[in-house]
Order: sequence, then C-alpha cells, then structure tokens
Amino acid sequence: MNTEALRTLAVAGQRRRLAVLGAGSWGTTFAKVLAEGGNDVVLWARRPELAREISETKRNSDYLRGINLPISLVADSSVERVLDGAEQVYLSVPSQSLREVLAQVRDLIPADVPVVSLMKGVEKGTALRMSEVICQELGLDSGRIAVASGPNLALEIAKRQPTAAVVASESAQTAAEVASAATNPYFRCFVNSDVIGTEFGGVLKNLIAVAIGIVDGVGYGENTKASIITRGLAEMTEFAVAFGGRPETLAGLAGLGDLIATCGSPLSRNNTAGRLLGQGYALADVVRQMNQVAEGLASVAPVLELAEAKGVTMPIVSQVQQVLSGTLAPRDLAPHLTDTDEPQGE
Ligand SMILES: NC(=O)C1=CN([C@@H]2O[C@H](COP(=O)(O)OP(=O)(O)OC[C@H]3O[C@@H](n4cnc5c(N)ncnc54)[C@H](O)[C@@H]3O)[C@@H](O)[C@H]2O)C=CC1
Ligand SMILES: O=C(CO)COP(=O)(O)O
Repeated sequence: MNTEALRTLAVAGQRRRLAVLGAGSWGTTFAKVLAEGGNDVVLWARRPELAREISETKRNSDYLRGINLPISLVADSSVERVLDGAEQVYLSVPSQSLREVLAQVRDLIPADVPVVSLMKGVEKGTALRMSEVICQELGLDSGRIAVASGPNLALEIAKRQPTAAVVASESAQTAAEVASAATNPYFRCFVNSDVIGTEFGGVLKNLIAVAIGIVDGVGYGENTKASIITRGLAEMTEFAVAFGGRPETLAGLAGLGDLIATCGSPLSRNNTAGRLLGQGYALADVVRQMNQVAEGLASVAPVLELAEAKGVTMPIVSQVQQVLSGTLAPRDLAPHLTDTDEPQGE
C-alpha cells in the first residue's frame, strides 16, 4: 500500500481514545505513531515532571531527544485518568516491571478492550512471555490480548522513517482492530495469529544482538557477525517452534526483520550492552552505564531454562550467558564454531 493510500486509510479510519502505559523511548514513540494515525492518545508517565514535559513542551528529552511530539498527544501521571474511557490499552514498560504495573491497573482497565504488549522480554523467575503475564494478572481471555513486534528501533520511527510491524492475537478481530489503530502513513502493521512466534522473535533477537555487540566490541568483523546472525536465526526458530511458534513467523518481520535491525544498529540497547561487554566492561558496569532497558540481559536466564525444559540447545545464547557471568572471555564467543552438533549443512 502506498503512502497516499495509507493516509486515506488513517483519515477515513475511526478516531479512537487510546492509552499507552510507559513513557520511555518505545511507549512515547508508539503513542506518537497512534496519534499520527488519527487517534486521541493519552500516555502514562510514572513521573509527574515527565508527564508535564510531554504535555506542555511536546518533548521527552530523557528518552527521545530532538523529537517533536504531536500537539494532540498528552501525558498524565495518573493512571486512573489515562485509562478512563480508553478503547485500547498499550503496555510498554520493562518486562521485569510489568507485573507490578498490572497490579496497579488491574481494576482500571475498561471491560472488553484490547490490551496490547509492546514489550520484548520474558519474566525472570516464571519464564513467562509478556502476553502470558498479562493474561495471568488481568485474568483476560487470551483473545483480548495482542502483541506488536518487528524491526522497530524507536528513534527511527519517531523520525517517521517508513517501517512495518506485526500485530498478533489469537483473535483475528483484536489483531485487526489494533493493526488498524496503529497503522499510519509511515508505520504499517500486518496481522498474524501466531502470538508465540511473534513474541519469542522479539525476545530472542535481543539475545543474538547482545552476542553481536560482544564480538563487535572485541573487534571481530562482518564474517563473524554474519555467522552469528545466520546461526542465531536457526537457534531462534528451533526454540520458537518447540514452543508452538510457526517457522514462517521467525522468517518474517518479527524474527529475521527485527534481528537485522537490532544486530545492525548502534541505536539498539542490547547491541550496545554487548559491545561494552566485548570491550571488557563487567556486567555491573554495563548496567550502570545504560540508562534505558536492555531486555536481553534479563531474558537470557529464563530463555535458557525454557530451552532446557524442551531439550533445545542454544549454543549462542548459552555463550552469551557465560560472558554475562564472567566465565567466558568475550573473544571466545564463537558458537558457530564450537557447536558440538553434527556438522551442519549451512
Ligand atoms: N526502544 C525501542 O526501540 C523498542 C523497545 N521495545 C520494547 O519496549 C519495552 C519498553 O522499552 P523502552 O521504552 O525502550 O524502555 P526505556 O528504558 O526507554 O523506558 C522504560 C520506561 O518504563 C518506565 N518504567 C520502568 N519501570 C517502571 C514501573 N515499575 N512502572 C512504570 N514505569 C516504569 C521508565 O521510567 C521508562 O519511562 C521493552 O520491552 C523493549 O524491549 C520494543 C520495540 C522497540
Ligand atoms: O526492539 C528493538 C528494535 O526492534 C529495540 O531494540 P533494543 O531494545 O535493543 O534497543
């Protein structure tokens, strides 16, 4: 669909009252996408001073420096006001904080509205995907939950660079409603019913991006990175399929697409965290230096627990964990060489 057709679609589409919870780089960018698709959007910022900055100056200087936000976009630090009358609710907080946020909003989410995860992590301790945490904490029918994922580096989208994403839900109607609200002239959402594959694609590419950052920090070049990306996609696909995801989802925007974007960009926090590790910083120093979330650092342990439970081997992810724990030197991260499986055809 060309830009003009998308603009017509956005203008002709229904104007909805939408709530986005989490005013970090992705929550703010997604709120901008929704507002520029012709919706009335209210963004929840936990800190009142950030809510004031967004509403009054149309800027979020901590998370999206240099970006002008839409005039119509307002932020509020009262989650009650943000959720009041919302026709769709989007969640964009760090994965390890989701359960705590849901406990606050459990009784405030309007009945029967879609709840959408924009997050790309699994919960430590439970190893649950974000849609599973939402289902558990809010007691929702899974058909009301959608996940959005894809090659979606926030700053590029905030600059309106043309981008595509996947909206997945067990309910075709929920997926279509969310995709329609979230599609605008520069952001195109495709629909999919494979929630598991879509969610795991976003989680697993973060881990491969950490590996890429590590070898980049060591100083290895394109051959090493291409080898890790290619074997990483095979590892991601085997894992997701073992849990019921579809291989074609991993070959699409939410898998390969996001892997390319995240592994190739210095904007990626996972890639950046890996690079610092590869340059010799200890994990604690890396975490101190990052002022935004790098989901892969927390997801690695629960992903490996899940893999072990299903008998899936993940040589790259295992070596990332060893680098994080200081038991493997970054220069030795070469899982495509050390994999002890039968020699592979590719
Ligand atoms: N930034 C990006 O390019 C993209 C990020 N994502 C995903 O979006 C999710 C959110 O990430 P970002 O916005 O990038 O992170 P961020 O680090 O930029 O912002 C996180 C926001 O959540 C807030 N927060 C933290 N704990 C909270 C709590 N307990 N209650 C309420 N708010 C809390 C922080 O104050 C901050 O505003 C992650 O799962 C990430 O993987 C997905 C696609 C793109
Ligand atoms: O998910 C992302 C791009 O699709 C953002 O990646 P990072 O969380 O590594 O910045």
